[in-house]
Amino acid sequence: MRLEVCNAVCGYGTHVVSQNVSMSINTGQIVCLLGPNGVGKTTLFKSILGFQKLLDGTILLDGRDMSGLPQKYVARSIGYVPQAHEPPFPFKVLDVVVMGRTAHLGAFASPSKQDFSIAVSVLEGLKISYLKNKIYTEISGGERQLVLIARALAQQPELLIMDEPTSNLDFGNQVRVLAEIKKLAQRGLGVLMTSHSPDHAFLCATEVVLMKKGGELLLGGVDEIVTEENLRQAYGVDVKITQTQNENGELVKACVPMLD
Ligand SMILES: Nc1ncnc2c1ncn2[C@@H]1O[C@H](COP(=O)(O)OP(=O)(O)OP(=O)(O)O)[C@@H](O)[C@H]1O
Repeated sequence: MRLEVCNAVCGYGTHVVSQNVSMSINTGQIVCLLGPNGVGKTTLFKSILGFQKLLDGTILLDGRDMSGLPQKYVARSIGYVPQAHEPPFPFKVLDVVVMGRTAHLGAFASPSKQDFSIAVSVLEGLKISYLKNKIYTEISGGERQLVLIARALAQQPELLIMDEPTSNLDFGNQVRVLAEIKKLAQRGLGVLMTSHSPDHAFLCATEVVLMKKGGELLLGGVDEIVTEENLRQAYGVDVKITQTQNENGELVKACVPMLD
C-alpha cells in the first residue's frame, strides 16, 4: 500500500500552515516527521486523515484520491495514534483496545471472541497485559499512550500514523515502543510518525521529513537529512552527531546538544 501526499496545502480557513507538501509512505517504511513546535506536523496528519479539509492538493491511497474512497476501507487500511487524551467515559482498557476492531465489524455486530483475542495478543506484544482490566481514565498518561498504540495495532492496518507516540513515555517504554514499531515495519506495516527527538529517526526510521519554519520541507534518508547543519537550522541549537556500535557491530548515530 502506498499513501501519497501531492502538493498539499494544509491549514485552517484562510490560515495556511504548510504548502507544497509532497511525500509518500509505503508499507514496510518508517517515515519520521521532524520539525519545531507549531510548524504544522499535526495539521498535516489531520489533513491526511481527512479530519481537516485540504486547502489544495490531494492525498492518494494506492493511486486513488482518498477523499472518494469508502470510509470503512480507509478505516481498515490506516490506523491513527493520536497524542494521549482523556476520554469522557471510564472504559476498561481491554474494551478501548477492542474498539480498534470496529472497522472490521459488520453493521450492528458486536466484537467476537477473535476480536478480543487479537486485542489480548496486542496487549501482550506491548507488554502491558497488566493494564487489561484497569479503567482507562485511571491509568497514567504514558500507560494511556501505550493503550492507544495497542488500539491502533488491534485494527491491523497496513499503514499507521502516529502523532508523537513516545511523548509521554519513560525512557524504557520509549525504547520498547520504537523497537515494536521497527518490528512491525519489518513485518510489512508502513509507519508515519512524528517525534521531537531526532535520535528516534536514527533508531528506527527508513526516511525522514524535516519541516522547517517558513514551509521548507527536507525529505530523504536519515543520514542525509538528520545532519548537524539541518538540525541547527530547523531548531536553532548546536548539535553534534556522534556514533557508536550496537550488539551486531552496526553503527548507531545519536545527537548530543551543545549547551553554551
Ligand atoms: N484548530 C486550529 N485552528 C487554527 N489554527 C490552528 C489550529 N490548530 C493548530 N493551529 C495552528 O497551526 C499551526 C501548526 O500547528 P500544529 O499543531 O500542526 O503544529 P505541530 O508542528 O504539530 O506542533 P507541536 O510540535 O507543538 O505539536 C500553529 O500555528 C497553530 O497555532
